[in-house]
Amino acid sequence: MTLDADSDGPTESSANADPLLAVEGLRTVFSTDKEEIHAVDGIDFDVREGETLGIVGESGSGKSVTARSIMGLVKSPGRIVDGSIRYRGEDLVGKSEDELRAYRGGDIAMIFQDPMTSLNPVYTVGNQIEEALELHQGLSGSEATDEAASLLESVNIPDARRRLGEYPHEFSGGMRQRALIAMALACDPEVLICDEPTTALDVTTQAQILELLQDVQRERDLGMIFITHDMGVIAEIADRVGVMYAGEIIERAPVERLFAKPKHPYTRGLLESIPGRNPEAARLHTIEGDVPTATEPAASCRFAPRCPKAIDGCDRVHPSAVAVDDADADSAGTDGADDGAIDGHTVSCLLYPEDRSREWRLEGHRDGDSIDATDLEGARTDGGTDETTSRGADATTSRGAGKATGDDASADTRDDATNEVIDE
Ligand SMILES: Nc1ncnc2c1ncn2[C@@H]1O[C@H](COP(=O)(O)OP(=O)(O)OP(=O)(O)O)[C@@H](O)[C@H]1O
Ligand code: NI
Repeated sequence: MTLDADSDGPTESSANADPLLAVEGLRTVFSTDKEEIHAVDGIDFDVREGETLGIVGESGSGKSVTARSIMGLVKSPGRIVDGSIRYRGEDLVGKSEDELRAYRGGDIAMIFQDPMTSLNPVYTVGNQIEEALELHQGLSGSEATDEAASLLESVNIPDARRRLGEYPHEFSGGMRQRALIAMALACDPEVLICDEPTTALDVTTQAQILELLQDVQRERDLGMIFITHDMGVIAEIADRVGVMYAGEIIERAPVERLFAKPKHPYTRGLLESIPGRNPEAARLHTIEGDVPTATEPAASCRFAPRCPKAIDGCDRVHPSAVAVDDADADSAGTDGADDGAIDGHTVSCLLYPEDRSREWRLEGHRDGDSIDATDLEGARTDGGTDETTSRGADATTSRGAGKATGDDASADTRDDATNEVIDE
């Protein structure tokens, strides 16, 4: 659902062709006696070879359920109720457990926050890597052992051959996470999903593991989904970012763009909570309150109760995604190859498009699916522009504006970004 005429136009025309993984309209629900929890509530994204999609959001926003849905690991009382998850064009939703097992760990591998949940304490690390090699690459005997040792070396575990004979508890936390990465690589995956893989580690080890994952990804041209609650980690590792809130992706953009020009009040709040990023704030800024558990279909903005910018209407209209690729003078003409909504910047918030009247926006978002460019023309307001809007979040030209993504912000400009506020 994008508030522009081309929202579901073809992406085939873009230079790097079909995505490895394409998630569309995914909904995953947990049904209990009392209620239905809409853990993942209609999300879209895709991942291409060699790129990292970062998914960021607070606890409870639906990040892990998203990952488990892709892996086919959602168990009763949870189930996928809508949408598709296409791997190289093949929809995984609705496949049998046997069929899914072939993808899981093979084409699509996952690394969890706590390596002990994935490593079996009663087998040696070597046994476990060799088993994966046998299962997914048909290696056995000394061939498997050699390959296991070389995998451990490739994740920078010294004295690899000896350490193959050790048990997981003999490894430190960082070493275990490295072993787990080696195990994932033993499956020779094309997509690697990392769910908070560094959260449990100290800062130095965390940096090393992030670097390792980046190296591994580049070497193998993996499509990576990296899940974290930490915007600092996102800045390190992501190419594109989806910001999740209460089951929805409320903003997405290339990473430089997101840091330079965050649009959603929630994204701005997350960025302000990065220590040292906002020198004027003496204390660490956090957003008051928690992510609500979504127990009803979305009929309003789920962030509204915590939103410093909420307007009349946020409590009764559910926002659609609006394309906000400003055609800024300072960024125009950079990267012409990748047009198309998927590379663009979209935000699901009733404050956008900024150059429309509030009435128009409420109306437009209410039935966002059917809005087209001609409707937009008639509804343009005259006096409503200010500093921020004059750059032109223009929903009518969102496709062409795809060229403005990506390179428009250097690391130096990042620090100013959150000082920019929406002037209502
Ligand atoms: N097995 C389950 N049964 C019922 N509800 C669940 C289950 N698993 C997840 N949920 C609900 O789904 C929502 C999303 O949870 P999820 O674990 O995806 O959040 P998250 O973004 O990964 O959070 P965290 O950062 O804490 O890992 C939450 O409201 C959670 O309570
Ligand atoms: Ni999680």
